[in-house]
Amino acid sequence: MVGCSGLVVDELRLTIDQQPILKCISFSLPAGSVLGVLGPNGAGKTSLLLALSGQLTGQITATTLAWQDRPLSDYSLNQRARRIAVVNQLNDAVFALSLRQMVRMGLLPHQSLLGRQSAADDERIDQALERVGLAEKSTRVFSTLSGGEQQRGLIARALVQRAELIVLDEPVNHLDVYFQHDVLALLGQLARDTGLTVVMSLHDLNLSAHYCDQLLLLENGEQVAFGTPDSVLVPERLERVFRLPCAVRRHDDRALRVDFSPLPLTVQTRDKRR
Ligand SMILES: Nc1ncnc2c1ncn2[C@@H]1O[C@H](COP(=O)(O)OP(=O)(O)OP(=O)(O)O)[C@@H](O)[C@H]1O
Repeated sequence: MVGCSGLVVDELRLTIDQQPILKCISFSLPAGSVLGVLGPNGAGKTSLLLALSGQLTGQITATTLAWQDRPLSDYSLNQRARRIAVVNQLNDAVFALSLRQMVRMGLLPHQSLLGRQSAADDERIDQALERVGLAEKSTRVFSTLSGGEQQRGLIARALVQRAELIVLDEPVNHLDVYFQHDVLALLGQLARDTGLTVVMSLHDLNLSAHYCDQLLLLENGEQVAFGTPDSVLVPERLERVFRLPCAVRRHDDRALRVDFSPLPLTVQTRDKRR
């Protein structure tokens, strides 16, 4: 899985119904890194993830949009499906499957129509379930798993897929604090151990500071900043983008800690009345 050049994005633009949704996004991410995409509601995070995972090819223009030195548009659908795993919102069809059946879907890009599942495929599924700590739950109906277990199941599917790049839209949404850390730690560990490249949108700036190597901050479809958490999470910038007073501190030489102050009650009350 270890690659050399990773993801390169240069002057990416997305227009829908003549409205600019993404305006000149440029960054590059080495393989094996974890990127957090940040920004307020409507900033363009999901749109960017869709563009990067090849789900919006008709509507985007870019000077460069390449994975592993090759333009994304040069990959066939099947080649893309093998290399890039997408963890979007869950759909109902997936919920009716057992965990094992859902994870098995990761094999699809590697199988011909008449192809049979081999013992090696079974072993790959077992290993993936083991890796995400769900070996004991493989026969459970997917919908009966907890939110954190479902997220880890989707990551297991990406492992079975042998994806090089995994794109996740708010992977810790709706998870409790433990599973937020559990899922993000797992993704970070996979990046370090296997060279998996992770691109995900996050709303929690503290989690992003702790678990991401690089951050991309968007606002109104524009790139506000890209770089390490230290360089992106600057109080003045965060105050402007998120419209709240903000302090950034460092905890015991570890990750940064971002604290937003609540709005004064009078302002909240006035806004609600509008
Ligand atoms: N298919 C579409 N047609 C029209 N506008 C769209 C479409 N998809 C996205 N948009 C608009 O593009 C902007 C960015 O949306 P997007 O969902 O990418 O933001 P986001 O940062 O993921 O937001 P959130 O944090 O609320 O999920 C929004 O103004 C949204 O209304």
